[in-house]
Amino acid sequence: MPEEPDRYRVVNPATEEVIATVDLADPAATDAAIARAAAAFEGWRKVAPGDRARLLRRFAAEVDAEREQLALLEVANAGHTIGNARWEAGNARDVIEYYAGAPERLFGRQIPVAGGLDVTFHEPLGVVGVIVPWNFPLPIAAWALAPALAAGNTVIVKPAELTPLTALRLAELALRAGLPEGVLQVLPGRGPVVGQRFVTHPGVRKVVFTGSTAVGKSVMAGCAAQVKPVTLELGGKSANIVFADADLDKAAATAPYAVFDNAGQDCCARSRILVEASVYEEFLERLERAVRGVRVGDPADEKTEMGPLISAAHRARVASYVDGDTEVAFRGSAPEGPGFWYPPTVLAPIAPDHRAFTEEVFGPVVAVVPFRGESDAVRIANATEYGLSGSIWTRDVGRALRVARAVEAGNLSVNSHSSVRYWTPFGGFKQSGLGRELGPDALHAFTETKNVFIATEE
Ligand SMILES: NC(=O)C1=CN([C@@H]2O[C@H](COP(=O)(O)OP(=O)(O)OC[C@H]3O[C@@H](n4cnc5c(N)ncnc54)[C@H](O)[C@@H]3O)[C@@H](O)[C@H]2O)C=CC1
Ligand SMILES: O=C(O)/C=C/C=C(\O)C(=O)O
Repeated sequence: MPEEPDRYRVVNPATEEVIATVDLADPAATDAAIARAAAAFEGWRKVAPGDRARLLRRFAAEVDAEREQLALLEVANAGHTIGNARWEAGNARDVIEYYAGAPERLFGRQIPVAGGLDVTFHEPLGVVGVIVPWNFPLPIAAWALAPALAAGNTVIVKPAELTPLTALRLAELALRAGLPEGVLQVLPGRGPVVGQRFVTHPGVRKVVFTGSTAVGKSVMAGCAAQVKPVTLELGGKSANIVFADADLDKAAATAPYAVFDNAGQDCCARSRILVEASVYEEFLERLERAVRGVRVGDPADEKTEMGPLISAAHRARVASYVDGDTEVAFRGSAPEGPGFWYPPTVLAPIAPDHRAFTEEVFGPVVAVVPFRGESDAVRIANATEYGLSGSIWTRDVGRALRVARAVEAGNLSVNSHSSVRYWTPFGGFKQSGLGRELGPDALHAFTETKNVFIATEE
């Protein structure tokens, strides 16, 4: 008797209703997808650069035409607020359009040598496996697939079990745009089945992984067996550093959004607020007003600022960091349910070795601590295994630059909480990851440099 297929019931985290059922690939289906991608690679790499660019522009146009539907799908599948979901769909469109300019500009070099001509080429790698988490299903898929396709690779995206719907739609839009069969596939499946096969199958030539640091380490270790390149975007515990000379009104008013955006399920979340001791109490008062004002509720409502967590299991994990009310300074509100709600929560004072201060919570929980002077701020900011993002609030430009250079993180912003711009590099120091996505740097993560010497001497 054939085995029952592995099916996944996709749930709306704001209502707990099942909104779709998705078949999950088994190892045989994964191998078949890899074979299709390998066959498609031979044709795709030979598509003339201008034609590849035109196809990617058409793909971006299809995403653009479907932006609102993609956003609504993400509201239902991931519980993202409609405002955020619109930004994410627009970001996916922008990223594909940005890299559509690349095939015609992927220049090699001509290097002066004796006795001949020396030229370099940027060759595509082959089949790229992209493992995507549930927190930003659409942008994170686009950040990898767009540069990979532009450089001439074929791509298989494995979305997270919880959030496959927008990625599946993206694959349909690629076909509608005219991308040949097999060039971009989306294969829902379990991490240890499909994701792991990307790691072990010799036909997959690169793995891009975004997710937990623990799984990222195992992906990297597995890829080492074949010296397979990896790009890793992992966890974070970013610091939001507020100096006494900062615009305190603005710093306090924006701090909640820097950590509670996407209900804190963001690897760039500024989940530690470091405040100069002389303005600590004053800052906390302003922060309390801002946190109590965060509108938590129906993500489809235009006025909502924070939606639910992704699942009941994840809510239990987030709650485990707040073990009683001892450290809770104040909280915002959240609906009762159904839905996986958790209120914005501020912890202060908190011991430096408390789990909520040292580990990635990935929920709407922030810890606030005082610091004394610049070097103390840098010491606390760097006292973590992570190094992804962070903010520095000060009116002193010299200090802003000194601190930005000293903080061990890949993406810092001054008097702002911005982390992601598709034309600038994004990625982490230390255990927050390896390699860079976005911007021009990402293209080279999907190519090998080939050097060719042509003898010209008789
Ligand atoms: N850097 C980030 O943006 C993210 C960080 N996380 C962190 O990880 C925690 C746990 O979340 P999870 O969803 O369990 O993350 P996860 O790391 O288990 O899942 C991320 C992706 O990896 C896949 N995966 C799982 N096991 C795999 C394996 N053995 N081989 C290959 N792929 C595998 C999953 O199916 C999913 O597509 C979160 O609470 C958060 O702290 C989670 C998601 C994204
Ligand atoms: O802040 C954003 O818009 C996106 C952040 C990216 C991640 O959370 C990630 O790479 O996982």
